[in-house]
Amino acid sequence: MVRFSESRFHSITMSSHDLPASFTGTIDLGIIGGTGLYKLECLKPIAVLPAMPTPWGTTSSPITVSKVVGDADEHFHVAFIARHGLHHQFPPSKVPFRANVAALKHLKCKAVLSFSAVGSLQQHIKPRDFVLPQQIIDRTKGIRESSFFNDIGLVGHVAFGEPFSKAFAQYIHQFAHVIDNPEATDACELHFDADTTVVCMEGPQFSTRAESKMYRLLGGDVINMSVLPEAKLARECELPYQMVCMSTDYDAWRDEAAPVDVATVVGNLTNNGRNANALASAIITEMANKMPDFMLSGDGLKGSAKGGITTKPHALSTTHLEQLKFLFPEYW
Ligand SMILES: CSC[C@H]1O[C@H](OP(=O)(O)O)[C@H](O)[C@@H]1O
Ligand SMILES: Nc1ncnc2[nH]cnc12
Repeated sequence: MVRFSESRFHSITMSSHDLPASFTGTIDLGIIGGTGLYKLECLKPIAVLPAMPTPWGTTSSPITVSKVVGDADEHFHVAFIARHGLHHQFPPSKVPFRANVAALKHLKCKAVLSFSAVGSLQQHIKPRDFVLPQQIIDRTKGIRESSFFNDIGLVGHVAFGEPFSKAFAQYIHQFAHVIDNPEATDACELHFDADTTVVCMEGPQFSTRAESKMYRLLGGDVINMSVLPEAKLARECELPYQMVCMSTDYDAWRDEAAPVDVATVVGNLTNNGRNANALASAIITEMANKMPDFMLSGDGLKGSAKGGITTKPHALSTTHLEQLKFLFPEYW
């Protein structure tokens, strides 16, 4: 049996970047970068952990551990994973979501900030605007493993009525002014309210016009292929989670315009990447200055997964106990 003990992550070898391949300090924030976002300029890498094996497979990329540029104390650390791999080799249905989230939890991140390129389902959300969704509509097709607790012998149910961290979204929203679109007269906006909804489709093909119109009728504001199961898994790990959605296109609902294609998405990635860097820099610099309450307190999620596991403790197998220990050494 493969064992996932601490020691296998702590051997001192050097990575291909001449940075240590292990890290023994504390990690505060986990970041999952999406399409077009493979690193952040405000981070100064200090270690590159090779793609991490977990009980649910291996992460989609090495995990870059960084300090924050300009943080004199150098005490705040960030772990960064590229969702689709460093070469964008994992299509949305095949991203090892469980390994990615499990690794960030195992590293003891206190929250996860995720970035995603999305289509807009609303006229007022322009390409290049950013959105902090607070709700999700699931249009994936059941082919993604979406739980850590869904085996015969390990049953768990966690609340998901409010799938994102409102406190985290509010924290991010204070930096709305840093995003910008120099090529347009209309200001770039960071949209955020309690009902803002992201639709998660399976892909990899984009939606038909009929589907796109249906998502608008359902209340969708933006659409991507990545927020699920990522958000569910973060919740199962008791990790405060917020996705920053970066609009790249108007999807397919506008009859007068051509439906979305990759060229349209790519055309907006440069500006979105610049804004993601500006926003992340503002957020992380402030976090390093003073850790926000939702990270210190756990945002009301502490104990929720433990309480949600309904299988009797004496009935848990060694394998399931090992999996639980990987995520929650404090409980099991
Ligand atoms: C290249 S457009 C479709 C692709 O972009 C988004 O990826 P990510 O969320 O990782 O930025 C979307 O979810 C799709 O996977
Ligand atoms: N229109 C769209 N549909 C799904 N995922 C997307 N990512 C970026 N644009 C998208």
